[in-house]
Amino acid sequence: MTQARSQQPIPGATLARLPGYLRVLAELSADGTHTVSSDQLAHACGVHPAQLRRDLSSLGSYGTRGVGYDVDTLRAEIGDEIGWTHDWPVVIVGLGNLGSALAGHAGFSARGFRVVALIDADPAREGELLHGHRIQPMERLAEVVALDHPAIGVIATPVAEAQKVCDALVAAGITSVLNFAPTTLTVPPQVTVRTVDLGLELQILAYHAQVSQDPRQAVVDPTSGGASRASLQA
Ligand SMILES: NC(=O)c1ccc[n+]([C@@H]2O[C@H](COP(=O)([O-])OP(=O)(O)OC[C@H]3O[C@@H](n4cnc5c(N)ncnc54)[C@H](O)[C@@H]3O)[C@@H](O)[C@H]2O)c1
Repeated sequence: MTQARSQQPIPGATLARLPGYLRVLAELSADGTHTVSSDQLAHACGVHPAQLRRDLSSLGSYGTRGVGYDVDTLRAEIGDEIGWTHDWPVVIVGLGNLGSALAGHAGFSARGFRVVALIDADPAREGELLHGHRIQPMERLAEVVALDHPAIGVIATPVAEAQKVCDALVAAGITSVLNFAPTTLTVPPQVTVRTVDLGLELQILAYHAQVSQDPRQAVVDPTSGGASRASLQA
């Protein structure tokens, strides 16, 4: 059962869990499962059932008592609510090791993120065909944004260039930035930045590995609160 959607913004912690719910629901759907109880879904997602019910009720999805959730309906509701059923054009800036891999990553398009443009400052890369797109120079960024209307800018440049690139994306009209450079970016309030810091994730794992070897070293983990953490800057 679905009730009127809340107009409240989805809390950040809930938002961070929704991709996991969607992934499991997609697997259930692919297996031909039509309904799932909150306990089953929570178990498969690795969260507490009460947490899952709270998350889904904040989207207006309550399931049916004794039956559970309709898998495809819940998928559509979650995807629709957070915009993942839309087509999201993406521009990638920085086509080195990481940017090139991202440009060819099929998993993005499967989730509705379509790469529409590739930008790199290296003059030697200009015009290079990569995964169906010609790499364009930074000077063309504003033009590319005006033409292809990317909703999201991905930064895959060295740290030293990331703020400059971010400023250029924002000046061109981009308000959502996915930043892979391990640095904190400064943006105006209307711009959302998510920074994926793989080194940070490894450091967190290293801490847990250390504690599992010697539990006496356990301290309150200031980073606890979710299985997958990308730092939310805005
Ligand atoms: N490669 C990885 O596995 C990996 C993993 C985690 C994080 N990162 C981070 O991702 C970023 C990119 O890493 P990489 O290994 O792909 O680097 P890379 O050196 O292979 O590629 C960087 C690319 O950015 C371009 N570039 C530099 N300055 C630019 C500018 N001002 N405007 C536009 N393009 C510019 C370069 O020409 C180059 O093509 C780094 O910040 C790195 O720390 C990389």
